[in-house]
Amino acid sequence: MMLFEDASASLARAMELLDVSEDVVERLRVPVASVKMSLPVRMDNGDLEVFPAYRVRYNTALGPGKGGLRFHPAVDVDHMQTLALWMTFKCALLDLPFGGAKGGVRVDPKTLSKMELERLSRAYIDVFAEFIGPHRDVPAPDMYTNAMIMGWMADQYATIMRRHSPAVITGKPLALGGCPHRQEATASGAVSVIEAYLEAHQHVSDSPTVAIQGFGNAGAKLASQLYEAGFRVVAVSDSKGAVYAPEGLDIPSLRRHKSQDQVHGVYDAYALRDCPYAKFEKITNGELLALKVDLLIPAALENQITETNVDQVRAGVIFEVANGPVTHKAAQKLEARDVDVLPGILVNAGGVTVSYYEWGQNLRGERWSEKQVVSSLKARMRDAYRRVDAKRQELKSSWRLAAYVVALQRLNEALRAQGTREFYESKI
Ligand SMILES: NC(=O)C1=CN([C@@H]2O[C@H](COP(=O)(O)OP(=O)(O)OC[C@H]3O[C@@H](n4cnc5c(N)ncnc54)[C@H](O)[C@@H]3O)[C@@H](O)[C@H]2O)C=CC1
Ligand SMILES: O=C(O)CCC(=O)C(=O)O
Repeated sequence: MMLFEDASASLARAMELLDVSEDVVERLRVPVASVKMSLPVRMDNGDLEVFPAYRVRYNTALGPGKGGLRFHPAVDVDHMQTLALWMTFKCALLDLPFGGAKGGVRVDPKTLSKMELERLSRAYIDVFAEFIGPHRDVPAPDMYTNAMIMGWMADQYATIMRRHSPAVITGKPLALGGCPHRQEATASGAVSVIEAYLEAHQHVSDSPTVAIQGFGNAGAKLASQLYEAGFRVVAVSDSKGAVYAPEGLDIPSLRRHKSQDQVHGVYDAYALRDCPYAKFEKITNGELLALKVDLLIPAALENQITETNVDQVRAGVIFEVANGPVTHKAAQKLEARDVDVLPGILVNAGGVTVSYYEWGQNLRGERWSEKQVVSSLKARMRDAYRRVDAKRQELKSSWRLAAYVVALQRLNEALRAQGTREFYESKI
């Protein structure tokens, strides 16, 4: 099943429950804009390569498009429009003044030199400069992109548009108008949700065991934060495989090893399984997903827990830090087994929330302290958690459905305020 079809299945159920008008259903069925461009990039050996590049704006009733940029070989229009749909619901759920968007380039960034990566990043802005903008569509980092890339892109935008315009993109380096704590924000936001959940579900043990798939910006920082908070992180993974230690992994050593990727500007060259400082058993990513742990946290790619492997999952609760790691059907099966699946549009919303703070600071010429960012983020994540939890109890529904319904209520109000069939057909 295509990713978009799967995401639409979760949304359709929320639409039925809220009884939204036909107009709203129609407007949320498709993206408002979906653009594919070709990026010609001169490679170091003199060859010219042309990469397909995308930006999809799903809906902008609540504000400019907002969402990350991904450099990955699986990037295509289906992925981009699904990720843009999730961004629309995430921003609505967190009550941010943004619509949803997503973009990316179909490329394997692991094969590029640093100079090729910079030329590719600047080429993206060359072709999309007129499509994005601080009040139109505001990109940010996602998989295999980072602050350095956002910095190159902001610089390229300023050059093309001939004006300083840092609010065009978030997740920038601090020196270029980035926001303190943006790099940690996705992990911190997830920790707020995990803490809130565990406060209410005290049957989970005092030192819960955790398995995390993905050890990048989201997964590695989350592993560190949970490790420091006393959780027993027993398994983590990257694209090359997983490492497992039932007594708990030495996360600081694994971070030290993996951070060489950032120092050298390469992706996944320093595989976790090659870490010389920590003790572990090597397992596969598939085996990690089947571990008997209290908390399972997929923080890499979509479509990781599907109908094919869902019956092997033995975790007590799943927190989606990746976008869409559990398919609609797999989530239904888990819920039938009383395994809660906390949805990505809630759990991973810390990243876009701090992007919102960055955008606001750039527009107003302000600079927040890290303390201010951390406390505002925590309050907003807790508030979203409470609203989803209340809706879940009211509807006696899954977490995912409740989150979609809360977000849809806000989108529905905005779309209706733009005009409804009932208004035009009403008689005086
Ligand atoms: N960076 C952010 O602010 C946000 C990221 N997300 C989502 O979190 C997920 C991860 O993103 P980032 O951490 O930013 O990316 P990243 O590029 O920093 O790291 C990605 C990680 O996933 C691992 N990985 C790649 N393919 C894998 C596979 N097949 N199996 C296991 N691991 C694999 C990589 O080795 C790497 O450790 C994505 O789904 C992204 O959309 C969601 C919200 C915000
Ligand atoms: O920070 C942002 O604007 C978007 C982050 C993102 O791509 C996501 O939440 O999936």
